[in-house]
Amino acid sequence: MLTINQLQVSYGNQIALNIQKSLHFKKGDRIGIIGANGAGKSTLLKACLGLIPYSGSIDTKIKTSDMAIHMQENSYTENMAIKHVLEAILGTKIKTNTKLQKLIEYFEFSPSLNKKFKALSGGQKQRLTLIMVLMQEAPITFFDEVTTGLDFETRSHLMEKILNWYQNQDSTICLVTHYYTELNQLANKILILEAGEVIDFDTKEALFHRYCGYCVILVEKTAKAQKFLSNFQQISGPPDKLTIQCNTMEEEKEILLILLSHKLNYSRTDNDIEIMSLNAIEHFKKEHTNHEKISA
Ligand SMILES: Nc1ncnc2c1ncn2[C@@H]1O[C@H](COP(=O)(O)OP(=O)(O)OP(=O)(O)O)[C@@H](O)[C@H]1O
Repeated sequence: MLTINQLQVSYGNQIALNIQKSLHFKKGDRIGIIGANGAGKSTLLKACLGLIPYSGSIDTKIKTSDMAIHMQENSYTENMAIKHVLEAILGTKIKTNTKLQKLIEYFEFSPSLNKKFKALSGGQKQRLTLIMVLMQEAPITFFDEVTTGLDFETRSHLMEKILNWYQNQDSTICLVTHYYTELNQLANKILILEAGEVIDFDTKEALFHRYCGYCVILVEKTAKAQKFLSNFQQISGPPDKLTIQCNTMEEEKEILLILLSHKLNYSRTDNDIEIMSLNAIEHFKKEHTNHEKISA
């Protein structure tokens, strides 16, 4: 439904995005877009929406005016009651629009309708924009850090609402977030960006398998653990843990036997996106350095 090729975006002399690979977003994909501050995530979204000039191509049959976006910051007129803002922007009346009524009810937004924008909490402001975004029923919707700055409970509640809303729909979603729990909840594919380049793009499972193997075991970093696990492959992970990559179930069993017999506490994961992306970026940097050495 959307294919990106050789995409480059510059701001003045700075290249903010340089995508050499071909990226294909399919109908129904739930794509999590991750990367450090300044990696180019918002720039990619803006290019897809035709909001900034770029070179290369973004091929899609969807008109940019039919795409939906929910940005982190959205400002509306401060002095009108929210119900009038909603009606004016959507060009409809709440009283007569059952779809809008359903969304207001779904997001428990009725108590906010008579308030002015400046009187809304962060979570209420995001729900207001969500209602308008979901009214669009767009074939592709971009969410750009919509939960940043909200407390944990509000964030989880909002994500759960988004997740449930889209559960039986085949529209495509691109979610930019710094919260790994949200990616676990919503994304089936992950696009990792770093300094404007694509580190990788694939399903969560394929990426984990590529950079972390069959599973990962995390053990408290003690001299005892280091001694017994020194023969196994260590990868990047939390600074206070030994992060061991198991490449097969047999290897996992072997490690578990050691951990159990020496009473070492551990946890196991086969889907941790943070550990996966950390190792994906390291792998990419190593390949780059090797490539530069060979070319020199
Ligand atoms: N309008 C602009 N003018 C000049 N430089 C810009 C502009 N917008 C973004 N940049 C630069 O382009 C790079 C990518 O920015 P972008 O906002 O896409 O990153 P991001 O991954 O979304 O970051 P964050 O997680 O902080 O939101 C950054 O170095 C940023 O400073």
